[in-house]
Amino acid sequence: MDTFVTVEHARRAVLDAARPMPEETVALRSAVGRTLAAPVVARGAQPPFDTSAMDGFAVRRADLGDGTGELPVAATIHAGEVPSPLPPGTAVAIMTGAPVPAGADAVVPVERATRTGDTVRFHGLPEAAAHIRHAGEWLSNGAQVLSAGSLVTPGVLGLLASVGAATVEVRRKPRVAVIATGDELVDATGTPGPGQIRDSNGPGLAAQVEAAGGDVSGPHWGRDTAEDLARVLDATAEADVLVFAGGVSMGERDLVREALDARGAEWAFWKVRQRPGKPLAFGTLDGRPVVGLPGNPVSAAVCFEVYVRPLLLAGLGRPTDRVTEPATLDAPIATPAGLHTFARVAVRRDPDGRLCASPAGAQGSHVALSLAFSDGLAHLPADWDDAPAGAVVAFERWAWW
Ligand SMILES: Nc1nc2c(c(=O)[nH]1)N[C@H]1C(S)=C(S)[C@@H](COP(=O)(O)OP(=O)(O)OC[C@H]3O[C@@H](n4cnc5c(N)ncnc54)[C@H](O)[C@@H]3O)O[C@H]1N2
Ligand code: MOO
Repeated sequence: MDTFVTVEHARRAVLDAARPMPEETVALRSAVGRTLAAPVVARGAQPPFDTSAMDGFAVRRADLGDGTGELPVAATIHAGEVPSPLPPGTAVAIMTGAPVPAGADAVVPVERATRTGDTVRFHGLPEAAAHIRHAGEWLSNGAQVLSAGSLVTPGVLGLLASVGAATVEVRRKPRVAVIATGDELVDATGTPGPGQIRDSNGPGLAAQVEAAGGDVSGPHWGRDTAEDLARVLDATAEADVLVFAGGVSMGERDLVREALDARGAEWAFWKVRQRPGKPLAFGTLDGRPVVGLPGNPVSAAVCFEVYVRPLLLAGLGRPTDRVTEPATLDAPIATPAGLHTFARVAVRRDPDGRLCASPAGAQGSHVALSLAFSDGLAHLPADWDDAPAGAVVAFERWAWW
């Protein structure tokens, strides 16, 4: 096992352990938030037929002379109807979305015509093909619409519906066991006794799993004993990924790594040159990724976003690149030389449109306020020994929406 690795090393090791989730088929309506396992091909062209883009009159331009004459109105075509061919020397009233009749080569909007009874007078000659959306104009039958690895957003869902994807091949959601450890913990809805605190990592990490596209098992609790951690490992045998929080540091009752060793876990690293989250442990148990997040709530949440979210995305076939933008620090942030600092910052635009970042309160790894009030992380590289006001940092927005 590598000990005390860099952030880059740790990130690579985590992504290397990602396993592709199996495919499953879901109904269209259930596909939102899921990731496509296969490319989607259009069943039929879009638009499927020549269609009017305006409420107006379908005409044959040759019938209009200089464009200011009159034509009899032969029929009205509504959306959903099937029109007869346009009789020569006539116009037909046509509604937006209705099929354009054979023979028509332009649509004149109602605003550019005056209808009196069964005749219509035009105010000018339309351009060729004006306001006609041609069959297959933006999608031809059989064309690939979406690639594997695409996230099904509400916008994508509408597109899937329009191209006839009644069911969708998606990656199964990774089942992620969240295990909060510590004898001091009581349920978040409970009242802590002397020496006890409410479990905040369990609910917080469970929410992070769901926001990253996973299915949560738990949160489970493990007491600080080998026996109880063994019990939890048995209870989480079905999970694709195990996420422990707490019990990974140097304390006498930091037993998570030992409990996993007893089951034959293989460790990729323990300790990362970062703050918060230095004691982060990562490995595999029977081929399943196992993460030992440090127990301090800020460390646990930040390490989840930096390492576990990309691990889950990689299993889904989604991109894992970090998206950062430059931001100028409004105030100095302490950063120890040799450790990459993930500072929680709030951002705003200054009058010149520059992105400016301020520390979101105290940066201690136990001060959960900084998670709640930040927009994301400012990366302060390990070779910096200070981050003064005015320094330009890489800002990474929280991706948990
Ligand atoms: N001698 C050393 N001590 C510590 C070191 C070190 O290098 N040498 N590292 C410190 C750092 S940094 C961190 S981070 C913590 C991580 O410790 P553990 O992962 O073993 O976590 P615990 O000791 O179990 O808990 C730490 C802290 O967090 C609170 N906690 C734990 N679980 C929860 C929860 N589910 N909800 C809310 N709060 C939780 C716990 O009560 C502790 O206060 O170790 C340092 N020590
Ligand atoms: O590395 Mo620990 O996560 O700062 O508190």
